[in-house]
Amino acid sequence: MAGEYRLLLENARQLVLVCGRGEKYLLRAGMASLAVLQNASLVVGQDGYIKAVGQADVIRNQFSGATFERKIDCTGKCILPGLVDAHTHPVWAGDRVHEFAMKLAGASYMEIHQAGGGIHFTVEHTRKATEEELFNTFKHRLERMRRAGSTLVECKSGYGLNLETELKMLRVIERAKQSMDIGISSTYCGAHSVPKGKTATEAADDIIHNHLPKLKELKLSGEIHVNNIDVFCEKGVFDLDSTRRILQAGKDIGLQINFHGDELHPMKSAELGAELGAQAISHLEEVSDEGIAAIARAKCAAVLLPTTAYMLRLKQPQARKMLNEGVIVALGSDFNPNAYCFSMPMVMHLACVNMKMSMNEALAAATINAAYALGKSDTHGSIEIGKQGDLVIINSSRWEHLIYQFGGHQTLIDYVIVKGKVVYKNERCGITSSY
Ligand SMILES: N=CN[C@@H](CCC(=O)O)C(=O)O
Ligand SMILES: [Zn+2]
Repeated sequence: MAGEYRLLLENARQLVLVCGRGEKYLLRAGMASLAVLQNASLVVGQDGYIKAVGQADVIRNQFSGATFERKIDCTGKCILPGLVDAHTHPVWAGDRVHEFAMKLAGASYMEIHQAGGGIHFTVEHTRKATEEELFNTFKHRLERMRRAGSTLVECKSGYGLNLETELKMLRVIERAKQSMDIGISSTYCGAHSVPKGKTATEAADDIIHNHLPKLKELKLSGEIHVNNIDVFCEKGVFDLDSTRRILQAGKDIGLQINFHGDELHPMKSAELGAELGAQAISHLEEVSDEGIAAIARAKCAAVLLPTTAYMLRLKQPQARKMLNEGVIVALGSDFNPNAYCFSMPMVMHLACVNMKMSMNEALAAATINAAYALGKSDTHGSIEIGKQGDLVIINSSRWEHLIYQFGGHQTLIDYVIVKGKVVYKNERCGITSSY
């Protein structure tokens, strides 16, 4: 085949498709056995989309007359889809390392929150920060996520709470969307906490009558395009009724519902999400049996966050029960000042060890199912013709090393590719080694 293409990846030992029949998500049986090719090659077109994937000799013959902007020899290596991080809070100022010390000494998340720390501490610092400062730290964080293999990331606002700062955060996210080679799904999370001096009902009214109409206006003028709406539905934060009102109002202006629920207390958040047609609910450490059945029926993804349970020493989300009952299980890093982790390979490892998922299940949860949680599994989350050329190449002959080597991704990952463009190349790339 003649023609000009952006990228040829040749002769990988393993090429992990994850799935190959246009599946929008995988359930337990599909997650158990992923589609993997041996000795395979892949072609990405000038438009950044995958044009061919298959056996190395077949691709070689098929594209013998073609030219490529770039070729990478993947002999002895593995190619995986770019990882999808379905839950992050990456725009903020002021770290909380002092609170990490308090938690290690026995303070709980809610004790710190109720004493005015936690989210309130970050809100105070984020309100004071300039847009430029927030953009620069955000950019750096996205680069670190990309180096760990993430090519599509959900990014929340939520450390402003007032309209002015929420918009400042959303502008920062929009700027990264426009200027950086990484996929971003943006989430308005103005109901992340009840601002000081307001009740939950007053805060919900402010969001419904002031924040959401402004977001609608900015969408129409093309200034800010938000994808999802989020609420922290939790005892002492937003109750079920305020959560319902905010999420419904967000849905009415075209946002996908994707919210925090059943984290520290059982709130019937999962039942509410199923009722409202939520695309995804995160956390679910305290979900009820009825809630699990409801989200399975509603095809609402459960975004599980192993770093939260680990960091806060909470009970683990019941991943096995959810999988057995037909829930679409996805994973996210929950990167935020409380859980400072950028790495989806480490998240997958924690999901395997602490939540008893298999490595196949963890990879499906961090690719196709995480893409589904963001409403993007048509274009992301697997290696299939017609999908975006978002890829990770690791220097190992078995893909499972990406999960097995806890914290080893920095050495293992050779290349991260977004739309067929190399966005990260490991310095040690080219030096063959066996680890
Ligand atoms: N639980 C609510 N939100 C975050 C934590 C945010 C923070 O503590 O700053 C979470 O998902 O873990
Ligand atoms: Zn969160």
